[in-house]
Amino acid sequence: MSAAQPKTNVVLIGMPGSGKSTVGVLLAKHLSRGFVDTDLIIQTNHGKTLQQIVDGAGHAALLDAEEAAVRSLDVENHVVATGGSVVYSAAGMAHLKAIGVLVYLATDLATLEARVGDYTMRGLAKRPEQTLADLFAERQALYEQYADVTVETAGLSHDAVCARVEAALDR
Ligand SMILES: Nc1ncnc2c1ncn2[C@@H]1O[C@H](COP(=O)(O)OP(=O)(O)O)[C@@H](O)[C@H]1O
Ligand SMILES: O=C(O)C1=C[C@@H](OP(=O)(O)O)[C@@H](O)[C@H](O)C1
Ligand SMILES: [Mg+2]
Repeated sequence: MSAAQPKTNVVLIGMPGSGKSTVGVLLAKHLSRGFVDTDLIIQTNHGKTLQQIVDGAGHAALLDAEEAAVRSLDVENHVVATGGSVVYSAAGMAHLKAIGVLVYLATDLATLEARVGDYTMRGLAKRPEQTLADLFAERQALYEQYADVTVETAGLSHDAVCARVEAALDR
């Protein structure tokens, strides 16, 4: 893909539980676009769940798989749901920035914990001892750094978040 390609994609970034996958589908329908979830590309590439990749090869292997999946993205007019760990890859983020508008679904920790519940089998890219709170602290600045647009999601339904994203993109 050439670097000159227009930014026709909407790319959702944020913590696990921020709504990238579920709101992303709704947004794609509203905007008449395609939808792709990079977590599913990783699973297709490896024939494994994300948790199986972490259990078998470690969380660094999942980050490598995610970077490869993201860098191979070649879509136009899509909503792209990323995994929460995507912001650890500078190369992956550079590619996403080149092909899309980056929308950060900002969500406070208590809301994330309530939505995600048991995160231990979610295939998170984390060291075994790290909690969701640790990831939140480590990543918040990265999400903010890369975001073109930020939408707060706490207290909003899926549809309301979707509407907020659409409104923010129209500005
Ligand atoms: N705005 C929201 N209000 C209520 N629940 C939500 C909201 N956004 C996401 N969720 C819930 O949180 C969980 C994780 O959502 P998901 O879209 O998979 O997040 P992500 O892809 O960012 O990890 C799901 O159960 C989903 O229904
Ligand atoms: O935040 C993370 O470390 C991850 C979140 C997951 O996606 P969601 O953000 O969609 O839950 C998935 O990409 C991967 O297991 C790593
Ligand atoms: Mg997701």
